[in-house]
Amino acid sequence: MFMMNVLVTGGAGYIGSHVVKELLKRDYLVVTLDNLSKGHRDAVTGGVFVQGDCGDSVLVGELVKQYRINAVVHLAADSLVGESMTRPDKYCRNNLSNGVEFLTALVQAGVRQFILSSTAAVYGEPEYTPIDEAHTTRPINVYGGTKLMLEQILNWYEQAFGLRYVALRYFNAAGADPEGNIGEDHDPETHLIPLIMQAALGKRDKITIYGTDYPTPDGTCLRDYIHVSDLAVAHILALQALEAGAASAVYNLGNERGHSVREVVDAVRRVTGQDFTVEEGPHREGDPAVLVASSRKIKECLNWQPRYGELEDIIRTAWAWHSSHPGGYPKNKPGR
Ligand SMILES: NC(=O)c1ccc[n+]([C@@H]2O[C@H](COP(=O)([O-])OP(=O)(O)OC[C@H]3O[C@@H](n4cnc5c(N)ncnc54)[C@H](O)[C@@H]3O)[C@@H](O)[C@H]2O)c1
Ligand SMILES: O=c1ccn([C@@H]2O[C@H](COP(=O)(O)OP(=O)(O)O[C@H]3O[C@H](CO)[C@@H](O)[C@H](O)[C@H]3O)[C@@H](O)[C@H]2O)c(=O)[nH]1
Repeated sequence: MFMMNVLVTGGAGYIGSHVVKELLKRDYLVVTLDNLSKGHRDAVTGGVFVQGDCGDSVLVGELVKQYRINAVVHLAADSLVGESMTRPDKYCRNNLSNGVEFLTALVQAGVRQFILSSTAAVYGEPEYTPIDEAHTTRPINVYGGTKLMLEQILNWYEQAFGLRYVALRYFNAAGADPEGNIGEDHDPETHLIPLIMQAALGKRDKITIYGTDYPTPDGTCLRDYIHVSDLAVAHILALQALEAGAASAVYNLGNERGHSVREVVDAVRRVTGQDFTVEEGPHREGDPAVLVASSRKIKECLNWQPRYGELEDIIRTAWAWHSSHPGGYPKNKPGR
């Protein structure tokens, strides 16, 4: 079978490193392009690694030519909801300006197959739950706004240049590769599960719940946690669909169940057997109360089936990574 050569931006990041690993398992030729602003060289387990920016159109054009790239997975982005509300400039520049430069360089170099890491944050406050892809998109944070705009730009690029795409709207990625060699390591860490892991490891003195008066059963936000390896497999299915000539599409990716912040805290206590201090704090700006996916469309169209449907199983893999790598990856060294 003809195998695609795939350029993965952000492949040294949390989700990207899991996508790269799944691609390598299936013998794709993989070129990772990451500026290491957040990622880790040691998270890239094989293929070609290039340290650079996806907004560098000359570099992108050269890579497409040199490695005969025919498909792209674009994960490179800034992606923190809270930060996006205070630094809209940063999010517009990296997610939008760099994203458009990147797309333009790709179509000029002849690439016509594209997968975008999009997000549940494109929906805003849900009008109904679970959220399907037909739900209105009214983002309430800058981050979600930039991803939605990029989706819309893809639509225009399809009409003008014939670029076929799949936008994968992930809900909350969590967990780590079950083999235990890659996992989540952000600095600073802002995500709920790794922060609780740090508290369980005694690396932080407490965890703060952002808001306890949301209109949810226990007053804390509900999120739909999806295992990062299940997410990674969805990218393979999307690539295969594009390869087979499928039309552009948008898919949600979640486990179709909402877990409150308190439930996540309790589940980590059960899985790790560790206790830690939990305090209650104010809302974090830009946080919707509830985000729960319907993933029916991707199950039906691409035959995607999650392996890790239970929150505790997801947390178990996260704990295996964090407890075996309490300092995360080795620090990036210049010139590597
Ligand atoms: N983590 C989640 O729960 C979640 C949910 C929905 C969507 N997403 C999306 O998935 C993608 C990956 O998220 P993640 O959690 O792995 O984040 P991450 O920060 O771990 O990974 C992003 C990677 O992109 C790199 N990068 C950033 N800007 C770049 C640029 N201009 N050029 C080259 N490399 C650049 C960073 O160095 C990093 O390695 C993002 O697009 C994010 O918006 C994540
Ligand atoms: O110290 C903390 C950190 C988080 N939370 C809450 O925990 C939930 C999950 O937060 P977090 O892990 O930061 O993820 P989200 O802000 O939901 O965002 C993630 O999930 C979104 C999709 O749902 C993606 O778009 C984002 O990129 C990704 O970071 C939210 O309700 C937060 O308010 C706390 O209560 N205390």
